[in-house]
Amino acid sequence: MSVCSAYTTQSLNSTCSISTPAKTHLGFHQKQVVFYRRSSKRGGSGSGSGPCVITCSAGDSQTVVIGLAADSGCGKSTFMRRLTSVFGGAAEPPKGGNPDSNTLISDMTTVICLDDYHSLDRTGRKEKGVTALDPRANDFDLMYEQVKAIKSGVAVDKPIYNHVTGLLDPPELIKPPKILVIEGLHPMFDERVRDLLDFSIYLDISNEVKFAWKIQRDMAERGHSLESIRASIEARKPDFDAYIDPQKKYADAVIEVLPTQLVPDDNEGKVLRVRLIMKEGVKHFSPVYLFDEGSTISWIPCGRKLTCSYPGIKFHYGPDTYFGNEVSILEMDGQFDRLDELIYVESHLSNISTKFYGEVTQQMLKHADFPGSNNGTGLFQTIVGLKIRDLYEQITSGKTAAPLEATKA
Ligand SMILES: Nc1ncnc2c1ncn2[C@@H]1O[C@H](COP(=O)(O)OP(=O)(O)OP(=O)(O)O)[C@@H](O)[C@H]1O
Ligand SMILES: O=C(CO)[C@H](O)[C@H](O)COP(=O)(O)O
Repeated sequence: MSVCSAYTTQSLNSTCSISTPAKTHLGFHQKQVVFYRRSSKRGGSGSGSGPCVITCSAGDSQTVVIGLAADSGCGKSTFMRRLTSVFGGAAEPPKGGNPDSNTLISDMTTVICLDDYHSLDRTGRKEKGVTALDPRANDFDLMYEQVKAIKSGVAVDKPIYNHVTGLLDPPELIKPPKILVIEGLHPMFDERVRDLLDFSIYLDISNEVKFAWKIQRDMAERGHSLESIRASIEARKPDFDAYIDPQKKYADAVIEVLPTQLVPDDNEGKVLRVRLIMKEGVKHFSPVYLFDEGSTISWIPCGRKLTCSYPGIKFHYGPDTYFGNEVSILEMDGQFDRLDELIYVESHLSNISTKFYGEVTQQMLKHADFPGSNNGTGLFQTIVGLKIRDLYEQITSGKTAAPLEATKA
């Protein structure tokens, strides 16, 4: 049976036509490959055997590709929820699809989880004695082919790794969105995939904080023991150090999460010191700054306009180098007592790519229940979300310079 018969023009897009070419040039590993183009380049119609080409004339917008790398349990999902909220609309799994799909789709964005490119399922990894972090457990050729196809306006049948069963499920159709986010362990590992990214982010959670978050989630919410959490972190560490952590040198922005320096010897992981490390010279991205671009500034905003209980809040901003690259670093140590007062901090930040005065504060208040909303993780994730919106708008409108943020009150 032709793959085409599984799709109707109506189910895809009213401006699409379906055809089966004699030959496909996409070297996918799966037998049943479905892809479609936005602009009509291939002719032909009707169905037959072999892959199916769906040709669409709808729109000529391009897909902007964003990479988000982090270890498991390091806040990728929370970050994704903040990011998709900036673009508006709820992000949901594909309608009528596999209930265990890892994909989230909203009007503007599609977030795919790179776990779907595991080439070995749970049993396969166990038999071969490799972790999911090991490149040998992942299919980078397929990842590259499919991200490249989506970026150029072609839909793909992407595999699904089922975290409930530990098996690879039948694929799901991913149509080219306006913004594709590839999140997971390895978005910057393979040079070919890396080169497809318009912007990349690495969430760098220090071991102490990772441990504290894991305890909070896996012990409190999933009933794991302290020892099993420790053992799982230890077992992943060699591969994490070898294959995941080195990707941060390629990232355009790194959100580094460390224990606070405001409380001596703190190891609770509740108060955090968070650093937003922003590469200089990245196309369509101009780093955020505090007060005066390029200066080195320490700021304790606590006082008449910002309520701070112990241990207070401290900001730092300045130029630096990171893996040999020039960067600007904005740092926040401590946590907010009253989120509505964040407007005071926001009004001292520049280049935050807001569309109106107070947009950062509004976003933070909207998601006050998300983890990290009272500290630099939530603040910097929100700002990076706004910078990505700005980057998207610049790329699609063909501009190069970042527009100014909303006028300050
Ligand atoms: N900014 C934060 N502050 C405090 N805790 C956090 C923060 N971000 C995440 N966490 C904790 O880490 C847990 C995992 O977060 P999240 O689900 O966003 O991570 P993830 O990287 O998507 O995880 P996984 O890959 O395992 O699904 C949350 O349940 C929460 O306990
Ligand atoms: O690192 C991971 C996700 O980021 C997971 O450990 C990996 O995907 C394997 O999943 P599972 O433990 O459900 O088999």
